Amino acid sequence: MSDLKTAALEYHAQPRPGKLSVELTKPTATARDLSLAYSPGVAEPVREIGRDPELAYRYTGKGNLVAVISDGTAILGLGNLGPLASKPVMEGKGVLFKRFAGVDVFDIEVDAESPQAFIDTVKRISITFGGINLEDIKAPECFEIERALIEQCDIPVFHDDQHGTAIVTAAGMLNALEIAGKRLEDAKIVCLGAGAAAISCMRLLASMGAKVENIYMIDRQGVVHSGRSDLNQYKAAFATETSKRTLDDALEGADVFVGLSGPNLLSAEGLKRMAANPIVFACSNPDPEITPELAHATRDDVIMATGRSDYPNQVNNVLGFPFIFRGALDVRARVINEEMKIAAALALRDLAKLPVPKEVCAAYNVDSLSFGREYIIPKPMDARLITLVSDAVAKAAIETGVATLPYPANYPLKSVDDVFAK
Ligand SMILES: NC(=O)C1=CN([C@@H]2O[C@H](COP(=O)(O)OP(=O)(O)OC[C@H]3O[C@@H](n4cnc5c(N)ncnc54)[C@H](OP(=O)(O)O)[C@@H]3O)[C@@H](O)[C@H]2O)C=CC1
Ligand SMILES: CC(=O)C(=O)O
Ligand SMILES: [Mg+2]
Repeated sequence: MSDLKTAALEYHAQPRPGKLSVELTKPTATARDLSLAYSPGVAEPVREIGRDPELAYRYTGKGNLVAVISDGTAILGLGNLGPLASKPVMEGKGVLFKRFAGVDVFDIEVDAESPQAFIDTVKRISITFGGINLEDIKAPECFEIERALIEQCDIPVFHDDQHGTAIVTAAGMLNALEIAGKRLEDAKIVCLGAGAAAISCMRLLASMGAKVENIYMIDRQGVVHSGRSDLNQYKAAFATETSKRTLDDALEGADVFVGLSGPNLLSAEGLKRMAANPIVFACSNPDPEITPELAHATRDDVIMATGRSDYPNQVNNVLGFPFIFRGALDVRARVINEEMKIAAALALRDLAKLPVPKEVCAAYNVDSLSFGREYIIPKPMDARLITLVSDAVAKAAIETGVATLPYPANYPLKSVDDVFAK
């Protein structure tokens, strides 16, 4: 077994199985404490919530609790391994929510026989939570599942592989293009993958200025073009009038490659076809479409990012979902709308241009980090993410009228320890 494999299995197994547990937030030392926590005292908040459901936010953990829910149909880039196999990833998302934004998580793996059964299950349990993070659900089913749940639930429902990925990709892309001396409006973009993450990333880039006719989306059948009759409605929105048919055709002269597909699908020969200063976001997890080693050995002008934490430029939705939900929960937003997503992307883009504190460099074992080819996007360990991204999201929710609480008194948060500060 490789070192990483052994270490990863050991990490998950020892000293106790899994990565999360439930913690108590109130005293339980005395009989009096127990009579408050449970019978008879617990009847009082029950009566209050029965009278006014909004009081669940005052008397229970609902307002800080997010469900991370999967059906296991697209686990990272590993494919459809079923709901139970998705549990380590869902627990992992819980770890990140808690570590970076103080959000409590129940991970829920649903064994659903159909998208409708999944929707019905999630809808029925949704009242427990302040928000729902859908995860690793394959396209095209994910689009209808998310749409239906947004419509049926009065709390934010957010498919992270779509929007979290799009927000972080857009932030990194704006910076990478600036460094390459290119404009989003002119960029020729190749997107390998036409699923949940790819469709949403291209939609967001298009809404921020990329031209749909400059985007070549590619699935297992090749280029998504207007002559194809096998496209679902989501892919069809990106069908271009073109004679290009293969990934290699599309890469000819391309400025940008975004990989949201699977491992080792971009070859050195393909990369050589791209324009000067090519931007390569090989975001498939755990194994990217091309390794940074091969990309840098092939071209010395490449601006390279992956979804992994062990290389520079980690374009991964970990930079988004903890802070986006933090901001949304703190103003009790009913939804996470486009304005909130764009606010998050711009906050991430701008943070990468600020001087990086010594503690962040130390966490990554480097002497310094500064805006440039090897640092186009903030690091997940940067404590300023909760300050800036959550603040931008909360403000956007207020400005667009989807917040039900005013700007919080403890904002902008200085750190995760500030979350429950009065
Ligand atoms: N870095 C990050 O933050 C994130 C990375 N990802 C990564 O993106 C990838 C896709 O995830 P997601 O969108 O959720 O999954 P989906 O199942 O929704 O989509 C997968 C897409 O990849 C395409 N694909 C797979 N293999 C190939 C191939 N050999 N050639 C061309 N296209 C291929 C599929 O094509 P077809 O439509 O023909 O089946 C499909 O369009 C995963 O590797 C995942 O780890 C996802 C979210 C976040
Ligand atoms: C990062 C992530 O959500 C994924 O690869 O699916
Ligand atoms: Mg995912």
